[in-house]
Amino acid sequence: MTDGFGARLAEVVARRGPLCVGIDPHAPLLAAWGLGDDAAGVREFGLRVIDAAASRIGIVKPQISFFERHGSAGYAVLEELLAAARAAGLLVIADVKRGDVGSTVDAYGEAWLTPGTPLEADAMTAVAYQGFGSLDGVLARAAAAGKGVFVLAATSNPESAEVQTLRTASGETIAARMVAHAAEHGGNVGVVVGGTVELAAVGIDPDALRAVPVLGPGFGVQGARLADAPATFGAAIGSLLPSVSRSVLGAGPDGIGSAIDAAVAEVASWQR
Ligand SMILES: O=c1ccn([C@@H]2O[C@H](COP(=O)(O)O)[C@@H](O)[C@H]2O)c(=O)[nH]1
Repeated sequence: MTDGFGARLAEVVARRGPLCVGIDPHAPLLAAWGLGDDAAGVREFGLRVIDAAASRIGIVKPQISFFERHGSAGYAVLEELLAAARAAGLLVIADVKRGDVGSTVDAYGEAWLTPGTPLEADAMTAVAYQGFGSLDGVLARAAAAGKGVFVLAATSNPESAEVQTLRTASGETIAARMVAHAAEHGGNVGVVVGGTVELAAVGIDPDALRAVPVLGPGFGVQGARLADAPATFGAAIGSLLPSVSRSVLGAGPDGIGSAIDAAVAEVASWQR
């Protein structure tokens, strides 16, 4: 029987810690790394990040937009990097934020979560703006393959409150509703909650987050501090997978290892 994603994730976190490093080849970062803003530059950047990550952490998160900028060549590089990350023993969360009518989003699940496909990852991010039920097919597909899905709940960007703090007919916020739906999946479906978010302001009870993996971007350049995460997430700190991209990638090819080490040390100091 295939292990569930929650169990696979717990095993990685126990062995390598919860820190997730983004593979975000922004154009300015490529320039700072002395690489071209093209598919070859993105490939070199990605391979170096994977190399630095492999001996230090357990989870990486490629951001698809920075590959899509380079068209089919970017996708070919992403396929290579996904395979390289897997071969290095890293768990890969594809940050693709997919959502659509169910029959269409299911095809996204097929692309990203099916063993043996060119874009296979361990988990993908998804958006339930079309209703949580629109993700049923992809969640079933993920469960069958031991893969994970992280559904946006309370995102790290300052504009998010306009939508995510709206209240449903039963009085909970949309963000809290996403958490409640994810919790129905026994730890195999996670949510995205930014490190910049004040949980009370978005109507999320930290206790509710204890039942789900929480992918937490927003640390570093977006303003959240890893040191503040225990206060921000409270009882849910044990669920958090803090994610950092530019704050470590900005250290450059020679500094990224030390930057990841510093983030790992910060996270290890938490009482989880
Ligand atoms: O709420 C969200 C969801 C996803 N992201 C993604 O995480 C990284 C953050 O990058 P930094 O350089 O650490 O700011 C990026 O890929 C975003 O698309 C997010 O920021 N917030």
